[in-house]
Amino acid sequence: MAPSIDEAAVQPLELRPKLDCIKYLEEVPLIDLSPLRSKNCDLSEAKEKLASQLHDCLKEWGFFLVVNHGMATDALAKVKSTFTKLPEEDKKKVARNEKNPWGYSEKDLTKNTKDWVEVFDYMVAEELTLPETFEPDCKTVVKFRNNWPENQPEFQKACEDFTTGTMKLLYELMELIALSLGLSEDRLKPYFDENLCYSRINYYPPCPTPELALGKGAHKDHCAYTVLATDEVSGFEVMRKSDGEWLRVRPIPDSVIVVGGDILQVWSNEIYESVVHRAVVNSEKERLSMLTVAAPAFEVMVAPLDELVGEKTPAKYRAYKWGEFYGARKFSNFRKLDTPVLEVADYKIRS
Ligand SMILES: O=C(O)CCC(=O)C(=O)O
Ligand SMILES: [Fe+2]
Repeated sequence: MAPSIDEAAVQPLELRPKLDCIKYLEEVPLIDLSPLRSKNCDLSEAKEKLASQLHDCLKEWGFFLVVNHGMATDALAKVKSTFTKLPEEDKKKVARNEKNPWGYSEKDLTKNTKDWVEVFDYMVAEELTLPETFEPDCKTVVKFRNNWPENQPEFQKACEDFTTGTMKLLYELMELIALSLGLSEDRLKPYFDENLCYSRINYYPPCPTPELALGKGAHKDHCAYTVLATDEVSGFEVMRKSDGEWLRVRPIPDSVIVVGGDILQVWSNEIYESVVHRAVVNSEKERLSMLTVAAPAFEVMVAPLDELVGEKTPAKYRAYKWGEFYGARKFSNFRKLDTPVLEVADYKIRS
C-alpha cells in the first residue's frame, strides 16, 4: 500500500509539485557584497553600483542570492545540529499558542493546508510590549517574551548568533534597497526603530509522499524582505512572473537568499513586486532553512513612499498599520480554517 500522510497536509491537485520534471533556475540573480568589505574601494561608489545590481534583481525576480554577506559560515550548521537534537517533549513544552505566538509549531498552515514542517520562531528583541491581540480596538498591552526551550543554552546561543549575523546584513541591505529606489541610504531605517524583526527555523523532515505535500506552500513574504539561509539540500522554488513556472534554486554554498516582501512592493509603489515562492520536500533527506524577517515597528503605517508617488505614478495602495496586518496573519494560525487571511492586495487602490 502507498504510504499515506495526514490528509490536512495534502495539497490541492493544482498546487502539488511536479517532482518528475523539476526545472532549475540556471542564471540565479547573484549579488557579491565583497566591495562593501574591501578597504581599497570608494564605499559610496561601491554602494551605488551594488544598488543598481540589486535594482535589476528585484525588478526582474523579486529575490536574489548574496555571497560575501559577512555572516559566520557555520551559523546555520550550528542551529541545525542543536535543533535536531532537541527532545520532542522539550519542543512541545514551548509550543506556540494564542497567548504567545513565539516558540515551536508543527501545525503551520499556508492557505489553509498544513505545511510539512516544524518551525521555531523567536523575536530579535528578547521582549516586546504590544497590544495583547494586535487588533485595532485592543486597549490592553502585554509583554511578549521569547519562548526558549529550558536548559538548551547551546541551541539558544546558536540561534542568537545566527540572528546577530542576519541583522547586520539586514541593515546593510536596507541602505542598498533605499539607494536602489533612488532614495537616500538612511530613508528606510526609521521604520525599524523598535522593529518587529524575528527569526524562524524551518525544519522539513523527510516526507513519504513529497509529491502530495509542500514544506511551505506557495506564498509571498509579508514583511519588507527576508534573509533566508538554507542547508545543502535543495527545495527552495520561485514562481517566474512571466509564465507562472516553478523554478528550483540550487543551493550555493555560503550564500543567503534575500526575498523581497509585500512591504517593499507597497513602499516602492510596485516598482518591485514580492516573489511567490515555496519549499518542496523530499522522501530521503531532512532539510533545514532559517530566516530573519525585516519587519518594521508595530505602529508603522505602510504606504507607497512619497518620493515614488506622483501625477504619473499615483499611489497603488492605501496605508495600513503594519502591526495589525502582521497580527492578523500571525494569529490566523490559531483560528478557524475557513476564515480568509488578510492579504496586501486588500489594500490595493483599484482604479
Ligand atoms: O525553506 C525555504 O526554502 C523557504 C522558506 C520560506 O519561504 C518561509 O519560511 O517563508
Ligand atoms: Fe517565504
